[in-house]
Amino acid sequence: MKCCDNIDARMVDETSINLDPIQVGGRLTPEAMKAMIAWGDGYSVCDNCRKPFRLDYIQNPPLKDFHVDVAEWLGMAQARTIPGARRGFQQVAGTYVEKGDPVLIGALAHYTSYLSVELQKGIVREIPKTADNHITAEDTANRIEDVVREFGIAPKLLFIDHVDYQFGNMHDVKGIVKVAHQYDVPVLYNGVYTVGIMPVNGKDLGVDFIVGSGHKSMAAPAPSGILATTEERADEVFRTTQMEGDITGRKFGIKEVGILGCSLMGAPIVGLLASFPAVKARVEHFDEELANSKIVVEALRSIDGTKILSEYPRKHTLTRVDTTGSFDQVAQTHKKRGFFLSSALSKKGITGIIPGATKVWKINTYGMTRKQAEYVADAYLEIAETNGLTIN
Ligand SMILES: Cc1ncc(COP(=O)(O)O)c(C=O)c1O
Repeated sequence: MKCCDNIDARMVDETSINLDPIQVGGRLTPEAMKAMIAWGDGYSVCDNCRKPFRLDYIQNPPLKDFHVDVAEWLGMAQARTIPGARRGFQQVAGTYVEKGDPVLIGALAHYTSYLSVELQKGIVREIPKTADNHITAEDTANRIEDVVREFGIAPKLLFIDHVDYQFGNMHDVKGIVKVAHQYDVPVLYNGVYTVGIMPVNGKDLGVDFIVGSGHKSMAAPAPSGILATTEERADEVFRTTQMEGDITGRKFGIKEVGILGCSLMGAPIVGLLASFPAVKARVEHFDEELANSKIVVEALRSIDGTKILSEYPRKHTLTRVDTTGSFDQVAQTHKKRGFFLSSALSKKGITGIIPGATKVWKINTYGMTRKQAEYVADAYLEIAETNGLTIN
């Protein structure tokens, strides 16, 4: 195959049911698909960029209103778009962290949080997870004290995932913020698995920054995302350039330093914008998503030897499952070895499971209809029974 053959064909199509934990919240709405075609050219949204020359002032398409609406929706003062959550981490760490500075990160956090600190030459100290895989306010308080003892200063920043990517567990953000603020430590809320999935209000939570991922959870193309902050922090994290050329004397207006001026200029931002009404509406129905998730999780639990490793009952649709005592037993003697499971699911039109994984794996049921959830639950049960496993 040459480099660009079949570029219009994809393995995961809209007729299959996708369980991939990182993909389900980022599937586009029809509105986003249409908008992306209309605005697909490179710098398309810059057609109508007029003074002041910055993305968040553009009125056609209505990016200015979008920025205001997103901030309000998240209970924050200001918001900007970013090319992926990781760039939000980078922007915040770039504002507060200098060489040798300590930063606290919940031990279940994504690697990109760590890298954003590394880029600043900061030093990461982790808040440990409990035996049941939670990050707690108590452990946060202890670790801040440890950092103060070790560095002589409090951490410059604290990262906490509301729902972590490893277990889909929900962590006590409010409690953690309360502790952190006693030491004046600003808190970055990682909402990659919540913003666009369930209601999030930064004011209620008390956080200083909210980072969301458009392609993970806001029905938008990659790379896209949101960084929102409070009035108090906005001037710091969204500071404008003071730079000028020493020979030319050139100045650069109101461009923001942290994002190098403007962020999303074409398809990603119109995708985010076009899906926003649907995303705002869908977060209000998260209880239905949980109910669908329950159907699948209960089916898996009923297969003898299967364990749910995530907190239970589930508070999120991303769930970690251990089938070492069930499907992996089948894999030991099956002619397809561990691939029998993904292969059987694929025959039933279910994709997104890592091929060959029969020990510990994750699914995300987000976005399924009730009928699809029942279908997936039945599919697992049928595969289990066909392969001689007991259903309890
Ligand atoms: C918990 C968590 N945070 C951050 C990221 C990075 O998100 P993005 O791809 O939007 O930069 C991911 C991506 O998988 C993630 O799971």
